[in-house]
Amino acid sequence: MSKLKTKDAVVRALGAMSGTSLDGVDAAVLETDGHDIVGFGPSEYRMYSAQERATIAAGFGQWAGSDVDAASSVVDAAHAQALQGFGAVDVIGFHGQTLAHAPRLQGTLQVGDGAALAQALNAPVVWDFRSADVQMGGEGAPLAPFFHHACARYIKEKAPLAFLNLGGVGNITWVDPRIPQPQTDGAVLAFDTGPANAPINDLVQARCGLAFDDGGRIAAKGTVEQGALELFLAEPYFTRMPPKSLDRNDFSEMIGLVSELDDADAAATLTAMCAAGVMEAMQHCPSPPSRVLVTGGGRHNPVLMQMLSVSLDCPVAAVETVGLDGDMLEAQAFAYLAVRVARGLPTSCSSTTGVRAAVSGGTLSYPSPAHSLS
Ligand SMILES: Nc1ncnc2c1ncn2[C@@H]1O[C@H](COP(=O)(O)OP(=O)(O)OP(=O)(O)O)[C@@H](O)[C@H]1O
Ligand SMILES: CC(=O)N[C@H]1[C@@H]2OC[C@@H](O2)[C@@H](O)[C@@H]1O[C@H](C)C(=O)O
Repeated sequence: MSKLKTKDAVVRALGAMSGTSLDGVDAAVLETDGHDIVGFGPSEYRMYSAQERATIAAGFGQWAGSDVDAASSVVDAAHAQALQGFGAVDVIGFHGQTLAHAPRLQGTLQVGDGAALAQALNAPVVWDFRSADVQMGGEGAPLAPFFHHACARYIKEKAPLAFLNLGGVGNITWVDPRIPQPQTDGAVLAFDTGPANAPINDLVQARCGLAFDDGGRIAAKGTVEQGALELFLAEPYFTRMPPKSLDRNDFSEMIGLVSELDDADAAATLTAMCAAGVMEAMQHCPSPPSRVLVTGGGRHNPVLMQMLSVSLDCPVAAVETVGLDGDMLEAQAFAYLAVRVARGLPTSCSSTTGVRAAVSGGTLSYPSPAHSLS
């Protein structure tokens, strides 16, 4: 039996994530038995070119057709390149790129062909992580929570805490590390908090030609417009009970709420909206977390971090304070989930996605003909 299929054997897994911000591909190695994190390996970031980014972005919000096919080809080629330099790995977790996400309507679409990637890299690839969850009534997102639970155990946390990912969209995982299995009642609660960096990026792109508000410098000069913030918080999404998830552009109209403001006030207000979504999320946590550990690009924005520190009732810090890598946590998560899928272990449960029963979501593709595993 291959090492991958041998229960409890520690394997070398490579995970890859292409997030909603469309900046590029994050890739990272994780050593795990599918339960515990044993060690972290090397990582790489492969940026998308402006042309690649435009091709993928043209597919946003679409479910099929030539734009989707073109986006998929770009995603495949970029991943084949990003993942080739890691040496032998036992399995690859390939998230792909989300183009559209409407779990209760059409479903969820992550482009990228895992079977082709398995062939190109001569390694087993787990992909299409979200569809099975959606088919069983779940949101299909967020999926990092089981990994967050493993992280909490890895850092030997003793009390409930929260991981907050601030990418294009924000998502939070409340974790009780004293409960050993993440699918056990009371171990984990997770959901998307609201828009995070995506509206800020869209604003500064449209107004200043910038990819993002580096260091929160534009927002730092502005004043939050309370009326716009209140209108934003009136969105029913925030009072809806979790589990719940968002598509990148679900709140895209919020830019309209700041359209009359100057650049600095508009950026400050959108940044405050991200923080306010997180504050609203706290009411849904089963108990107050002892601290909030922030991952994703938003932790690099000191204005946002300061707003969070002021509005939350517990310490807020980047995951680096506990020795984790906030730029690679999602890639590591999909390495971890790939091993769980290969071993038939669940990757989501009712308290992370609302799925009817815990599910092991993902397709495992092997290179053909016969491949050799370590
Ligand atoms: N130095 C910085 N200052 C301000 N914002 C930053 C900085 N660095 C990154 N960001 C923000 O973080 C974003 C990238 O975050 P991240 O890589 O976590 O997103 P993602 O993984 O694509 O998204 P998601 O988790 O939603 O899929 C950038 O687009 C930018 O808005
Ligand atoms: C549908 C989809 O791709 N969702 C992403 C997105 O980006 C952040 C947030 O929205 C989260 O729900 C999810 O990604 C992370 C990695 C997750 O599944 O945990």
